Amino acid sequence: MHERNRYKISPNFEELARKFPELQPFVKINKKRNKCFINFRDSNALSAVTRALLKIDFNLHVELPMDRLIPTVPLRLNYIHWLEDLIQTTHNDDIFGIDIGTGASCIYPLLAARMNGWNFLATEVDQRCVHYAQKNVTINDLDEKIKIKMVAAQDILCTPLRNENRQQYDFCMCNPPFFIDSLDAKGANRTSVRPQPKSVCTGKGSEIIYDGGEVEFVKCIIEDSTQLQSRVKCYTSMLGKKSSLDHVIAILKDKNVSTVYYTTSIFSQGNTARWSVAWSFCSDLPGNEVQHRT
Ligand SMILES: C[S@@+](CC[C@H](N)C(=O)[O-])C[C@H]1O[C@@H](n2cnc3c(N)ncnc32)[C@H](O)[C@@H]1O
Repeated sequence: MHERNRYKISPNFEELARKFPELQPFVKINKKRNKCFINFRDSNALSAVTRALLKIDFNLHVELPMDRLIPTVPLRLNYIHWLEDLIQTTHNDDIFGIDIGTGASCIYPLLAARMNGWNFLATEVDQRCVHYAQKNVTINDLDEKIKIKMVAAQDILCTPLRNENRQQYDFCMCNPPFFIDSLDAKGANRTSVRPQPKSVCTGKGSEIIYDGGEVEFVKCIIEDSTQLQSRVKCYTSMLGKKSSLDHVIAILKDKNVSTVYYTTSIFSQGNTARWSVAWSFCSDLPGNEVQHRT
């Protein structure tokens, strides 16, 4: 967990439920340990916790369809704090980022806009996700900061940026569809290096599955980045499997982006670990000193 992550200490669910009554039915008591707990494998409970944390801690009212991915807030917050370190800024209204595959929640842009005043172009391929993402932006009065753009599946970064007037973006971020196929999504390919997550995954189809998995998706971002170069100052992605990191770094080298800087970081929360990778074609990236050169 990032040192600035406010959930380094687990939230007090009993207290949270007092402030957000919809959470009440999901707060259970472990009598032996005299402790409250939530069953994160229950999608209704996960949805209630996510909405409660976003509302109480960030004043964000978010609608989450039950047939789309329900994000966990602490893990998403880690990525934002890591980005803050990378671009060496927190609150700054002049920062413009891109969220590739924002999901129905639109969680990264909403959190970063609310916390840091950052602006976003958020892309999404799924019509239902686009509908909810737009709704979530509007009900939180963030239309001036977050633009939602529907894109086609083969369009990752170059095409979505084609008609945009902005000359340079500070970063792009992505939590890519992570499974290779439906068997992978059901856990058939799960290995001991990636233990079963504690929370339920409600994501469906193209939301979580991409032909070739997350490595192939990030490869597309890398390919687009070689064309876009410094139009985006810092390209980043989260990865769900440790093995993907080596593949992605190999692709970066293979694409001959030898002057690119990369950095890796582990976001972990309970049983869930995530890895991150960043690369840049700009030599003046503020966070360079914390990075490794390829
Ligand atoms: C794992 S989900 C992440 C959702 C959200 N960012 C989060 O962290 O909860 C990946 C998202 O990428 C979207 N997606 C898939 N292909 C895409 C593409 N080519 N461009 C934009 N979004 C895409 C999916 O529909 C899905 O919503």
